[in-house]
Amino acid sequence: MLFQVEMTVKLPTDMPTEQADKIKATEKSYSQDLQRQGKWRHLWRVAGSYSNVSIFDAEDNAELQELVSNLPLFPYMEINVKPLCRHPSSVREDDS
Ligand SMILES: O=C(O)C[C@H]1C=CC(=O)O1
Repeated sequence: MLFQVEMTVKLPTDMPTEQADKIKATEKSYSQDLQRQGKWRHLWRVAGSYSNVSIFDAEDNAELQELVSNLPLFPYMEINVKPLCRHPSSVREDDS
């Protein structure tokens, strides 16, 4: 199942830079691992913001919840999820 996931990062302004950098590095590694596994299909920066729009490919809602709640930045993000299904006019055969 495909999901559009929009994440907005809101790190506390008083978080020490070293701590923030460490969380971001762990997040990068975790996200790249999921991208290589094909679970995190697309990752786009929303221009002008500390937000991304992503497409996840998860078995079901429970797996999506597990993937997203394990993000190191999860405690510091607002997350919106929209379930997706194939558009009848799509010409892409691999959009399932
Ligand atoms: O930067 C972000 O949008 C938050 C998050 C998503 C991937 C990653 O490395 O960090």
